[in-house]
Amino acid sequence: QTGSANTNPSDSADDEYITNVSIGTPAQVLPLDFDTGSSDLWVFSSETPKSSASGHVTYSPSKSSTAKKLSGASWSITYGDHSSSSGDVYTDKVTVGGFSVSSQAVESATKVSTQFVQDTVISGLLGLGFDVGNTVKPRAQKTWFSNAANSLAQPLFTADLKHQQTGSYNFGFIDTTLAKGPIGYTPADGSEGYWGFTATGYSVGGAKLNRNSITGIADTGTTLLLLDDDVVNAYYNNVESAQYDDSQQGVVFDCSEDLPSFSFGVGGTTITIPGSLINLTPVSDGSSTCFGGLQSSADIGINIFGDVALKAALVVFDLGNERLGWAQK
Ligand SMILES: Cc1ccc(-c2noc([C@H]3C[C@@H](O)CN3)n2)cc1F
Repeated sequence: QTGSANTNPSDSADDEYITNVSIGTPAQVLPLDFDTGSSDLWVFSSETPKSSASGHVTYSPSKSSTAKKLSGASWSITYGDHSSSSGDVYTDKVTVGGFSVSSQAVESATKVSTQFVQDTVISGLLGLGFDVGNTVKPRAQKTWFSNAANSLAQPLFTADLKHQQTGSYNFGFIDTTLAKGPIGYTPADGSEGYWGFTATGYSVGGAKLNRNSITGIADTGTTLLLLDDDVVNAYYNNVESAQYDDSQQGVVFDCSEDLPSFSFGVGGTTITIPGSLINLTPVSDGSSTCFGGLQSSADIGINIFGDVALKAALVVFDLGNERLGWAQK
């Protein structure tokens, strides 16, 4: 068995990717943010304060004949940008891309932080990280993919995120036609809950890869490519107008710049992010100053290969072999 779901950028800056998920009987369809950097499936619900839920599609367990309260269970999560949510837990049927898990922990939000309240295009997150990262207490719950893995043709999923176009999350199979190059595989470290890996080197503007390894995570829930300052500086030293903008909290440059590409080695292959994908968006509507898709990870303490990097590749999240595959697109 397999599953295949379309995913769409939430806005003109590809800030997030939205994937529709069916929950309950009859199906309640919610737009969720699939996040390989976390391991909770949580939703805006009938239990979310009305003022917070305004404008969001919500899940009502009371309207689902297959919903069951997970007695005594609660959850609470904080994301990299300090946004947070918490609540209680139901189990219900959850279908993604035509594949159903009959009893999935659906975490219902009784509290959500302002970032989520304001982000009305999504109704929650579907974590695709490792189960060890799940926050439900007193007993951690499995992710949707973990519950599905043993019934899928292969215990893996792929992410094919695109700039301003519809992409896909495929479960249980690899559609190699989505890639232009071979898939390079490298071990994945799931011990912290996310998909950790090491790139073997990098280069700017098509130069030869150096041998400076970069250890980080493959995170569909993060918009940017966040790397060490020395890498970020090596890149923007090639961009005449680049400068750090305090108010924007990042490097900005003239939108007219012809940005160099950024490449990294992984699993014996090279992934090249075209410069165009590193020009993320004008800092404000109509501005001729643009915000960089590559920024510093110094304040986070971990390197994050977010959507800016993932958009250049077909990425295989192979749970069965605890490995990540990257193929140029
Ligand atoms: C409003 C909002 C805030 C944060 C996030 C969010 N989702 O995934 C992540 C990254 C960071 C790390 O926590 C795990 N993956 N961040 C989504 C939102 F819609």
